[in-house]
Amino acid sequence: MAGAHVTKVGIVGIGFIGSDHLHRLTKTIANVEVTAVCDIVPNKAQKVLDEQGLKAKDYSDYHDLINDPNVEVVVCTASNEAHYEIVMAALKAGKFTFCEKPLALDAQQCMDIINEEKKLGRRMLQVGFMRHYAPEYVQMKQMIDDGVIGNPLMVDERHYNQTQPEEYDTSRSIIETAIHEIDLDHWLVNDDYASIRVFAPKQTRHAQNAQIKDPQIVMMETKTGINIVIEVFVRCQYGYDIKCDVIGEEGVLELPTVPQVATRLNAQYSTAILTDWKARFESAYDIEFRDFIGHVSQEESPVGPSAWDGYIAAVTADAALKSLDEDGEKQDLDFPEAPAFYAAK
Ligand SMILES: NC(=O)C1=CN([C@@H]2O[C@H](COP(=O)(O)OP(=O)(O)OC[C@H]3O[C@@H](n4cnc5c(N)ncnc54)[C@H](O)[C@@H]3O)[C@@H](O)[C@H]2O)C=CC1
Ligand SMILES: O=C1[C@@H](O)[C@H](O)[C@@H](O)[C@H](O)[C@H]1O
Repeated sequence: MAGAHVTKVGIVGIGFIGSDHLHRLTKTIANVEVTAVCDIVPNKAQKVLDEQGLKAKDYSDYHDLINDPNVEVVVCTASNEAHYEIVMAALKAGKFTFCEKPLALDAQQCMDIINEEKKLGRRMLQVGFMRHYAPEYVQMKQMIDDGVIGNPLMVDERHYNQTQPEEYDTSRSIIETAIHEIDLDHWLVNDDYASIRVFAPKQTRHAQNAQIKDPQIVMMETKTGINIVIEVFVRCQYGYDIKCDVIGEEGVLELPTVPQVATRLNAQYSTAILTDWKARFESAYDIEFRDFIGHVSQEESPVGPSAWDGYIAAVTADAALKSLDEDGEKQDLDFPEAPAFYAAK
């Protein structure tokens, strides 16, 4: 009997998550070979290969990686501003592509990507909105769908990072951080957004310059009137903290955190708080890649978050940034039906 097909993957952008996905794809996900890597910073990718004890072709230009016949699938984990050009090139080359969120910098770029993907006649792209795979969110959604708490009325969320560097500016809190909730919430409560407003309350002294707005409060209302509030605070200092309560007519669903051993010591009872997304969503990333590779290795279209999901999130994020610019002015939102090309199968 012939062995399972080994899928040949090339990864573009070997920074924090690129290194993490490199490790995942070579050590955790079965039947994958990472045949090539690329980072725009000289020697960065090779250093990570050496640290992880791996061998792969190390390209300095992502075009060469994409055009390598030994790369069947392109994984884009480069910085946000490079996603558009890398994804467009990968699709033009007709390769299955996984792109970390956000799909691109704005809705127009996402629409260009959609048009490029449509030329291929079927879905070839998945976006890294991994929370759809997190067992705790999947369970919450199932309970909402089953009517366990009655109709959802409000969603109360927190997205806190311990710290971010100075270049992590105001817009990144929306397009890189809040984008997770923006993408997730309409799926969770089965409703489209009708409006969004974002404002900056009292600011942290830990922001590296006065232009940075941190924290921010994002408020969304859905077509049926569900109110969603997301506190986005990317320099909270104390840890990585994700909260999601869905308040319904009959009860509340509360997102669990990753269990940590509790310590009773010196008249104190304490549990640790995680400090980054790697450990907090580790199982979600693993399940996400098993699903993505499982499909594309069979030459099937991926079924996870699509370019259309990336587009809906980008339209909402564009409006969020406009609101922030206009001191929290409400921005109305209206979305077209998903094209048949992206309809859930
Ligand atoms: N799904 C999730 O939870 C997470 C998603 N991300 C996303 O992953 C992406 C990368 O984030 P990080 O790893 O934190 O950033 P990073 O800055 O650590 O890594 C990005 C890497 O891309 C490289 N790069 C930039 N332009 C390039 C180009 N044209 N060609 C080749 N390499 C290029 C940079 O040199 C850098 O090494 C971002 O889009 C971010 O939003 C990041 C962390 C978690
Ligand atoms: O996607 C991620 C990062 O890019 C982003 O910078 C963080 O704020 C998020 O918590 C993390 O999940």
